[in-house]
This record gives sequence, structure tokens and C-alpha cells, in this order.
Amino acid sequence: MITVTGVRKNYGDFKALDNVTLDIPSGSLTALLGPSGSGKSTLLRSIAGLEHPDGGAITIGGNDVTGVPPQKRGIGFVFQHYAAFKHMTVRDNIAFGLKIRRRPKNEIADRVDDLLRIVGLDGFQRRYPSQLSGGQRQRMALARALAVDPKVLLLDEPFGALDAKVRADLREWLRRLHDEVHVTTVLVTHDQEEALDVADRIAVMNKGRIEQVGSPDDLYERPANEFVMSFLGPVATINGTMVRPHDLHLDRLYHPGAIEAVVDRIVRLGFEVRVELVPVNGDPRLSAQITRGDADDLNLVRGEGIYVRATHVPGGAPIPVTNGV
Ligand SMILES: Nc1ncnc2c1ncn2[C@@H]1O[C@H](COP(=O)(O)OP(=O)(O)OP(=O)(O)O)[C@@H](O)[C@H]1O
Repeated sequence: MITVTGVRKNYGDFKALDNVTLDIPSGSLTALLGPSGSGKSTLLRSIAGLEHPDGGAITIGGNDVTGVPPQKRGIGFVFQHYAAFKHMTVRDNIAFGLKIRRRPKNEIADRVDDLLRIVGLDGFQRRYPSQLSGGQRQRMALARALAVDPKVLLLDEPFGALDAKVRADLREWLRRLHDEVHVTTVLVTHDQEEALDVADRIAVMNKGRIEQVGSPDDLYERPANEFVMSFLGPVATINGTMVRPHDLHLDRLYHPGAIEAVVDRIVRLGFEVRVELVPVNGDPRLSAQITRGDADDLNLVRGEGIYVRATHVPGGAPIPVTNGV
């Protein structure tokens, strides 16, 4: 368990961390999610001991580490741009931390073999970092961080520099890796999809503060405020209430709670269809996300009027669909 209690960090007048309190359960994969500049990296670096908070306390596994240097905190750290030793093979890069700890040779060999398998780099051990893809290099970085059996793994946008497809593959891989090694992991990301996909707990940060902590479902379904609601996914506002675009229902018949809107645009995105609507009462335009089947049944035509209502309001009572598609 990591506890962060009342941690503050100022840069001049600027509050990078404004009285942050957060518990990170043992064995969890917790994401620190927030926009650029919200303080995620500062918090992660404070846990690592690379940053010195102006106030507050941090414990790791029950020990107060506030004054403890990074190398004595039992952490592994992986950055977005990982600095591998270029002149060393993959094997030697992974073995590095064990060698400087003077572990016996056979123990190092066994551990490195194990890690090569865990991170899926079997067969790459004699390559040099320059002969790896970006994704393979980050997996090597993770293996190196894991080699010394850290109590905590801290990842600062580890897949940030990679393209979308590789990122998605590595997220899935990280999830499986975590299921196998169970090391308490804290992942910094500004990508809500990444956080929802990979983490079992998410702390949403904004302006140096924690807005909400919870499971992906908690945050998505029961956001504590507008910031969390809009940061976690697309939002449409209907009758003054924020809802998810897939919770909007289109109907040719009026039902209580519905508003009338004009179909302005129909965008087919594979299985989904996005319908952009202009409410006739002058409310801001909104986007509904419906299935292709529903769109076909409705036979929507641009410029026609349709009724829109929310079937589910986050944190509130769902409005049942009783009729129509
Ligand atoms: N050494 C520093 N000196 C001055 N200001 C800093 C320093 N380090 C960070 N900051 C400021 O503190 C704020 C928080 O930075 P931090 O890197 O923690 O944000 P972040 O949420 O990780 O953002 P990003 O996703 O862009 O990395 C930013 O506004 C940043 O400019």
C-alpha cells in the first residue's frame, strides 16, 4: 500500500500539487489520469523520491519514505523516453540492476530468462536497443525495472511516444503482465481510454488536486462532477443534464422527457452511427451515438425532426425505454 497524505509542491506561486491525499492499494494497477499540467508526473516523481514535496507525507508498505532517497524506496521507474544503455545487449540491460547488486551469476541468468519470457522478448536477448522497435524497447525497460523485484512499479506515460496500434497492444500486454506479477503499479496517463482499459483504479487529477478516485466503472457511471464526467468520455447535454452520447435514444414518437431536434448530420463509423442533432428549443447541438441497426430501423434523413431523450443519466435513475427502437 502506498499512502500520500496532504502532499504539497509549489513551483514559485504555482501549486503543482495542492494538498493531495491518495491511497494506492497493494497489488493494484492505479492510473493517475488528468490533462497536461494537472500534476500527475509531479505526484509520481514524489512517490519515487525524484521530487521533494514542500509538505505532507508518503509511505510505501507502511514505511514513511518522505526523506528516503529514490534508490532505497524499492521502486522501479519507467519513463516515456527510456534511456537504455545503447552499448549493452537486451540481456545486459535487463541484468544491470542485479549485477550492481552483486547477485550470483546463475541467479541473474535465471531471473533474466524469466523476465525475457514475461515481457515477450525471448529470442531478442542478444540484440542492442537500436535493433528493437519502440514497443520492444519499452518492454525491455519494464523488464529492467522489474528485475530487482521492486515493491512498486511507477510508469510515467510509458507508451506515450508510440503509435496508437502499438499503444493498444502494449496496454493489453501490461494488463496481462500485471495479472502475472501483481506488483503495485502506478501509471501516469492523459489518455482516458488507456486508463479505463488498463487500470483497476483511477485517480482523476486537475490543477494539482484529485477530483475523484474509483474503479473505471465508478468514474464512468458515477462521476463526482462535471470535470470527471467530461474528462472520461464524450458528453452531450440534454435538458441541462450531462449524459453519454450512447445513452441518447432517438424516436419518432414523443415520450416524456424528450426534446425535439433536427437531424443535421449522420456519420457512419462501422458498427456505430453518430447522429448530430440541433434541438428546436435553441439548446446547444448534441451528438447521439446509436447502433447501425437502430439507425437503419429509424431510416433517418438529414433535415427531418426527431425526438431525443436520455435513457440513462450518470449517477441518476435510468429512464426506461418503453417504446420504439
Ligand atoms: N521543475 C519545475 N519548475 C517549474 N514548474 C514545473 C516544474 N515541474 C513541473 N512544473 C509545472 O507543474 C505543473 C504540473 O506538472 P506535471 O509534469 O506534474 O504535470 P502532468 O500532469 O504530468 O502533465 P503532462 O501530462 O503534460 O506531463 C505544470 O504546470 C508544470 O509546468
